[in-house]
Amino acid sequence: TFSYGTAGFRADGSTMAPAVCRAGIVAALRSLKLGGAAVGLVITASHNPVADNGVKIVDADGGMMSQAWEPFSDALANAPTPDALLQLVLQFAKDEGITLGGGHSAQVLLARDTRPTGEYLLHVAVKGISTIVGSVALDMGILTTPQLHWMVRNKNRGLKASEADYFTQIAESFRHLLELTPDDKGIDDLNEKLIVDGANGIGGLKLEQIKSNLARLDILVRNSGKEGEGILNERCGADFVQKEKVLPLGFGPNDVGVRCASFDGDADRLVYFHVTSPSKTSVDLVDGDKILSLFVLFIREQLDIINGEDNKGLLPTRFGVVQTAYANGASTEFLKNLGLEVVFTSTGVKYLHKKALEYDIGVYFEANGHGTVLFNDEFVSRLESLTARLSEAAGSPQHQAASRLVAASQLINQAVGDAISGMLLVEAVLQHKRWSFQNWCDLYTDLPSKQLKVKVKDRTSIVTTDAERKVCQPSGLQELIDKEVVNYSHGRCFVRPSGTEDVVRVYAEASTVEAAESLAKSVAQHVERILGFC
Ligand SMILES: CC(=O)N[C@H]1[C@@H](OP(=O)(O)O)O[C@H](CO)[C@@H](O)[C@@H]1O
Ligand SMILES: [Mg+2]
Repeated sequence: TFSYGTAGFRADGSTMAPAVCRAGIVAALRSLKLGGAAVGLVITASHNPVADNGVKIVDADGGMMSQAWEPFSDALANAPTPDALLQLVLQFAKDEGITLGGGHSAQVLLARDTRPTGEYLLHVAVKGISTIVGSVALDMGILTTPQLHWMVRNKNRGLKASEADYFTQIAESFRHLLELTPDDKGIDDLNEKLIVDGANGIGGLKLEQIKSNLARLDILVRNSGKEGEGILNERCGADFVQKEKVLPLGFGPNDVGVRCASFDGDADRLVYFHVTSPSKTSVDLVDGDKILSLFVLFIREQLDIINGEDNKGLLPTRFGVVQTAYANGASTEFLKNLGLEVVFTSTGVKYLHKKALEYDIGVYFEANGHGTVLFNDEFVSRLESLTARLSEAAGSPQHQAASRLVAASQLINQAVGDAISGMLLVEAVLQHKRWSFQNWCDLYTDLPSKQLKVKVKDRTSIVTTDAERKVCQPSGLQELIDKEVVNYSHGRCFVRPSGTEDVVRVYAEASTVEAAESLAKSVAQHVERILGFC
């Protein structure tokens, strides 16, 4: 049974064809529903093993497909016979007021990552799309997932939308941000050096293509995705580094002291790390929470220059931060101490992104490194006219700060989290602040945490509330969790059913590693007992 879940349909690549074909039908219908606007379809299974594959639909605004269409997508993917499939499509088209065979023609942009089953599955998707009469499928080639999101968004806004345009935009806005670095004295060789773990996926290949156009950065790509260098996501990539907190393959003692970054297989996640000592394989990790905190400090600094600290100046701004329950408690405390509005949503980018859109500037990140900074359209218009007005005083602190925000809004992907553009914003901010990796790492100290997975008979019998931080069903479980938590200093613990695996996830935090482990274990035992271990 296929379920659209948090990240589209995913399974062993050799079993994906029916779901991919049907996702093609959904994508074409979605385009028709939106008056023929371009939508996207990407063949990827992100950080999953190389044998897996998946399919995800990109909505016309460049974001994730509307959640309202997920039940239909599930039903279609699981339709048992061709006739059942046809009936589902006809009924859905009727309910949604979609005219088949008239008016608009559907437009679907397709892309895939580097997986061996990708090419075949892309053809299957095209077949699905072409069942909807008059639809047009445009194969954009092998791309990172965020590149496709960016293209869909730009195309529907009448903006340049090719891959070359994407590269030009990020390289130019990056250069522009660097030119706006205060007292620009250049940087030393060590700080120019950056080693990127490309997870043997598409992100490394794209970075190789663009790196010579990136000013003041000396980038070395490892696990680059080139033939023979290694297997996709195997002991490398952002998911591996964040979860295991050890060096990815290809990194070692010679890298001590150098700033390193890691992408996942389709380059929509980013984490940073440092090799701590020549004799250890453990790393100092900078996860999504700390990337978010760095961006927040930078944006806040620019807003304070423009508005003064009371936010009553030239550009009053609603600035908000969105996290999930997995955000390290130390990061949330750090952000709240800055006086920021921090809100929580359920796990999954589709929830975070939607919430972040409610602000003039909304920053969201999952701890695993997926996130971005969203600048609201109306705010960007205000910002651009302010920058134009201030240009009479070009070079003034306010003009420079406004120009930095304009450049940041052009650099960081507005459609979805993007490892390449996110990494360039990190690099620009570190140079702006003249910060080393260590300065960044020292922003706050992560509370020790532990995650466990519990296999139970039916994970859906857990129902949560309060952005998944409290259990409301089965009754009594939350009380048991609360009773455990009070025994631990800085204790925090929650459980939720995973949206991508058949497990219940347990997350615990406490003031020591041992305490976090013990809290997670006790709560996992309650979950097993109440839900039935399987
Ligand atoms: C704890 C964790 O990392 N959960 C991940 C994981 O979701 P689960 O619903 O927890 O399985 O996959 C999602 C899709 O990639 C990602 O958005 C999310 O952050
Ligand atoms: Mg990914």
